[in-house]
Amino acid sequence: MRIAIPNKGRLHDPAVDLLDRAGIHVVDGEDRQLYADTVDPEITILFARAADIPEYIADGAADLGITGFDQAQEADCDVVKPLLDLEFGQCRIVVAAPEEGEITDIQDLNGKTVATEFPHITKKHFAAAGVDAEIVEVTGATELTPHVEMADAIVDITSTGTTLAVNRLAIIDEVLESSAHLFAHEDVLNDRKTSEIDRALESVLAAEDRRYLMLNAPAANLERIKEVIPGMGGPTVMDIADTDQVAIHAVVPESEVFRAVTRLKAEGATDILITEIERLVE
Ligand SMILES: Nc1ncnc2c1ncn2[C@@H]1O[C@H](COP(=O)(O)OP(=O)(O)OP(=O)(O)O)[C@@H](O)[C@H]1O
Ligand SMILES: O=P(O)(O)OC[C@H]1O[C@H](OP(=O)(O)OP(=O)(O)O)[C@H](O)[C@@H]1O
Ligand SMILES: [Mg+2]
Repeated sequence: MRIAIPNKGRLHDPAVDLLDRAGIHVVDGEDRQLYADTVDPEITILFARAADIPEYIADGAADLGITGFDQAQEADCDVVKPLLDLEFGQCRIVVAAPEEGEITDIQDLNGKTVATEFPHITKKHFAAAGVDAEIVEVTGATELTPHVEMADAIVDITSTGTTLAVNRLAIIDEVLESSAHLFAHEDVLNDRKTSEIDRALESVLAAEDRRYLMLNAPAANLERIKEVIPGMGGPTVMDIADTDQVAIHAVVPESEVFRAVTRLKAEGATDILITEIERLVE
């Protein structure tokens, strides 16, 4: 099975890191290579441009791929299906025009020019809004175009908003929200290997925002402690020999750890240990 991942850019490092944490380690990983084997003899990694990955999957050059949801929307290949939101590469595609200019609404762009790296998404969005604008395709530095009279507005990616602000551009409309996803060709959707990979990546994401909590506490307080840490289907409770104490283990959401520890201390808990979880297969 071949998985295409971005060869460079914003999504490269997090994609490699995610596969690694899922146990799909790349072997012989040298810079600037086009493909690599993994520790699993059934899985090969292809390195391609983020924008080309949907096409690689559609053509059958890759079975699975990791790229931005925006790239899949732009490529618009019917046979490429999103399987899993990977929770990195979060950004928005927006329409932006010069601050303090006359264009403050998408309707103002009738008969005007819009520059973008996403012509397909842009065409669709403007058609849905009933606005007839000329679309100029560029391959980068889109934010420059309104300042050199190439375009009246742009459709581009924003995340922190810094690039738009630096180029004195204001958002006038939202087009779509994106994040990196795992995609699959529809022919491999029900393959055993697709499910294995999907589950492995999902287990990393599930573990990311949970913590493993271990503690000792008076057995008499167990019921109240269970209310603090319900765990996943209840905490594991073990008697500690020759004492009135129990050892308790549970998986808790990371966001609740701080509050839980305070309440556990109040219930007489001692030796509280909090550890990260590598993977969590539910
Ligand atoms: N500022 C950002 N914040 C979050 N995600 C982003 C951002 N910019 C791009 N992305 C995501 O990463 C994908 C690839 O963009 P990126 O700029 O990394 O690659 P590229 O333009 O193909 O490569 P390069 O610019 O190196 O030629 C985008 O389609 C989008 O999903
Ligand atoms: O809202 P911000 O946090 O400023 O991010 C937005 C910028 O990030 C991306 O560019 P990137 O840095 O990937 O450079 P590129 O133009 O070379 O792709 C995108 O094309 C925007 O220009
Ligand atoms: Mg880019």
